Amino acid sequence: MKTVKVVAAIIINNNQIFATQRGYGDYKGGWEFPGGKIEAGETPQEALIREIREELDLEIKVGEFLEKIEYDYPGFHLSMDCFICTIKSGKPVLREHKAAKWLTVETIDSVSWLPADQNLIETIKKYRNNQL
Ligand SMILES: Nc1nc2c([nH]c(=O)n2[C@H]2C[C@H](O)[C@@H](COP(=O)(O)OP(=O)(O)OP(=O)(O)O)O2)c(=O)[nH]1
Repeated sequence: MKTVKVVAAIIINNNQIFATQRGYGDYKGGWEFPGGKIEAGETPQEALIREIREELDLEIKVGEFLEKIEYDYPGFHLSMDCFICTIKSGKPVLREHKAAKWLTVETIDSVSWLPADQNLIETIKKYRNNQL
């Protein structure tokens, strides 16, 4: 099966986590962390900075690597590197997504996450609880 390499940003600001809703494609309406496919020659960090600029018009600082998610979708295998990020400058502008929300650990289960994100959500809860 084909492997798709993706990077995702867990953007944390004021104790809240930024979630976006997909506006197109197979999983339209599902919630995810902004990011996208790594292009040839890019490091995961470079890809993430580029994707967040393109999708949200936002400058981020890529911090700690949190987890690599491996998940089999019907048509492909997803390998997704997830990084904790902070905002350097700007405010998110939704150029591609349908909606966005700032969530807390308490409200993180209130949206319908993409199938591959279920384990990641549990990791984020542990990460946040350890920080408090
Ligand atoms: N950015 C992101 N993608 C995710 C998450 N969870 C998850 O399963 N994915 C999947 C959905 C897509 O198949 C792929 C992300 O790549 P993408 O955003 O470039 O996908 P796309 O299908 O819109 O790509 P394209 O139209 O640009 O080719 O990873 C997540 O939390 N964040």
